[in-house]
Amino acid sequence: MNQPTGKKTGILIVNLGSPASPKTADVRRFLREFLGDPRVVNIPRLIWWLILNLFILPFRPRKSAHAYQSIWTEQGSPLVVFTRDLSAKLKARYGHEGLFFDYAMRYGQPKLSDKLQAFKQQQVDEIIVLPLYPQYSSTTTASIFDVFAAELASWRHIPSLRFISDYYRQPAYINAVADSIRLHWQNHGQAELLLMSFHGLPAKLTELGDPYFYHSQATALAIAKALGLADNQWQLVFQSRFGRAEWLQPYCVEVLGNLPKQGIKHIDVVCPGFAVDCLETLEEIALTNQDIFLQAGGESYRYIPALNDSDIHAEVIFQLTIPAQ
Ligand SMILES: C=CC1=C(C)c2cc3[nH]c(cc4nc(cc5[nH]c(cc1n2)c(C)c5CCC(=O)O)C(CCC(=O)O)=C4C)c(C)c3C=C
Ligand SMILES: [Fe+2]
Ligand SMILES: [Fe+2]
Repeated sequence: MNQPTGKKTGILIVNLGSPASPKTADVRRFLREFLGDPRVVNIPRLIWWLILNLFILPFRPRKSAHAYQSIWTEQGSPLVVFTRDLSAKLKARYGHEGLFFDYAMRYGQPKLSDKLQAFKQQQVDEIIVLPLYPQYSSTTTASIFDVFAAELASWRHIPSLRFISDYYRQPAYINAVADSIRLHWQNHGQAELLLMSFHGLPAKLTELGDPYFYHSQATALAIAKALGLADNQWQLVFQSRFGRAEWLQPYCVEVLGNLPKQGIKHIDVVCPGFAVDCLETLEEIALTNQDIFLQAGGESYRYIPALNDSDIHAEVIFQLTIPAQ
């Protein structure tokens, strides 16, 4: 393993972030920051500013706050708590006087810039940033890069840097997800179909060069292959459509509504694009979409959790970020 050499490395895992609380005012503050990011919604600023302030921020926060309330825990938002606990596990297992682990959020708290400042105080020689998005997207990964670069722009002494832009091809990640699915099958049995659901994106981003669609396809194929699944035993879908534009297809909710008509009534659902469980998996996939499937005539629907703060996830991340000697 990595022995102390006098060199200091700081490893920062970064996730999307959550509102400070599931109250409407905090959700509004969060959505303003998130949806105001030009990486997330890339249309002319003035037009978007009007749409956001007139049609979205007066209404959406109340609806989203209800959704957040249904998954909020005593410790806070699942996304933040799992990310924090994963970081604590990395620190406990792999940290030493030359290797620091910490976590930050792109929106909300804790801030990426504060954590980079802390590494500066510790006089690290190298900073490794791992966005917790296995598949690269301009809307997520690049947005983290923007904040990372903006913070460093004011530093006099830039240390060595590594920004990990994706990890969907890494065998450690693919095998960890495949193992978690196999374990679920050992405990609960294997359903007729494994649905692999990824967060969606506006479809036009693919034409503009965002590789997320291909990264998602490659991930689903690799997991299906690792599990030895035949083509009719799994399907890839995209969830969480936002707004009226065309998003990546097939849409999760449409597929869920059609499967029972095609005679498929028992499904397992996994979300390999989410490193930790969050609103989009715990509320949308595990609650809302389960209802859609059962209402359409489905009989059993099981959500397979994300890797979260498991030992295996910490090991995957350590392998991805292991610093050069
Ligand atoms: C234009 C809108 C959005 C794009 C593009 C988008 C891409 C995208 N998002 C994730 C991961 C997450 N998104 C989450 C919540 C969330 N996403 C959007 C909109 C877009 N996402 C909204 C408005 C929200 C907030 C909730 C709501 O009002 O519906 C989350 C969960 C955060 C949490 O606190 O739990 C995650 C994670 C990815 C990976 C992605 C592109 C690949
Ligand atoms: Fe999202
Ligand atoms: Fe959603």
